[in-house]
Amino acid sequence: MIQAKDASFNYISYTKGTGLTGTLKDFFKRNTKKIPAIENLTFSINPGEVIGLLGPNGAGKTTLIKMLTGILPVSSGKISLLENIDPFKKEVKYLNQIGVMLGQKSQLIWDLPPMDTLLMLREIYKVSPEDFKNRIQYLAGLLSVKKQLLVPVRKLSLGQRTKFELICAIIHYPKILFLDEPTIGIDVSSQENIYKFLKKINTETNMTIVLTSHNTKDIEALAQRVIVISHGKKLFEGTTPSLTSKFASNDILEITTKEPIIPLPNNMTQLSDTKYQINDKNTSLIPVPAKQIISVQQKNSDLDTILINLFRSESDEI
Ligand SMILES: Nc1ncnc2c1ncn2[C@@H]1O[C@H](COP(=O)(O)OP(=O)(O)OP(=O)(O)O)[C@@H](O)[C@H]1O
Repeated sequence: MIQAKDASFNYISYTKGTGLTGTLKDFFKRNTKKIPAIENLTFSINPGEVIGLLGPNGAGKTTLIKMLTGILPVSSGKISLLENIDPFKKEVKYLNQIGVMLGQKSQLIWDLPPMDTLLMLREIYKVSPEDFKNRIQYLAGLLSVKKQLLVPVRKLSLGQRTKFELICAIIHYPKILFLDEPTIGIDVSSQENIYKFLKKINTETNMTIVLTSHNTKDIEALAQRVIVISHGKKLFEGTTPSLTSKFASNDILEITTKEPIIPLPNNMTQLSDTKYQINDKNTSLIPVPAKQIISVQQKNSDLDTILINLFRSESDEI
């Protein structure tokens, strides 16, 4: 359904000479610099899968989404989607089958209500009036934004706008939905609402979902599989539990004490009133008198800690 074979993408940037001589030289011949953003990526995604794309800032996630959606071409290698379609050809039959929500780009028109944008999308995607009506009722109902359908976008909260961006991205019920940072700036209850919504849509329509997020909660709640990239290269591909078991280390101690520890020692993090964490499995490093301790447990690192360590070791190597 989605296949990448040795796919690479290089940005070309221009370096500017200094002074008058530099400017004159640039006028005749500009110096170019190749920035490899994606390097030899190979992976495949099955129909109906929910895939999380993970990576630190600058890893190449947005570039990859842009390549998959046909905004950027491959510099080398191959990307094909659905029935072996090259997304960069931007054929209508392909564009009709994908939905895109890019975190920093809005489809909604600031001074008009979301309904106006949705009506425009109905025309673009040729959704029948009956399907359109049913979908709006259903999707806006699931996301609790029915009452805001006719309110100008500028009067909506960030969470409400994100929910309408999502509805815009799927009003034509695409086969593949690309989401770049879908919960950025969204409160916890709206996040939960969006997770439930996406799970329901994925189950009901078998829509493939490719999502990037720095919020590991998004990944844990939604992704069946993750692809981790760093510096444009693939570090890992597999299920979230397999990522955890491959990279987690039993190096966290959780300590429960009788009373709060004041002042807090440097190597301890407070989790609650009398619960603390030390990022080391060496019990001799616990800086609390034994009579104060109720229990000490060894814990697996969570996904955030695993990713921090993974990305740190990657950048150490470079
Ligand atoms: N238009 C551009 N011109 C030149 N280089 C670019 C351009 N856009 C991105 N890059 C570079 O390509 C690399 C990958 O960037 P990209 O935006 O894909 O990363 P990302 O993983 O989405 O990062 P973030 O999590 O910060 O959004 C970075 O080194 C970035 O500086």
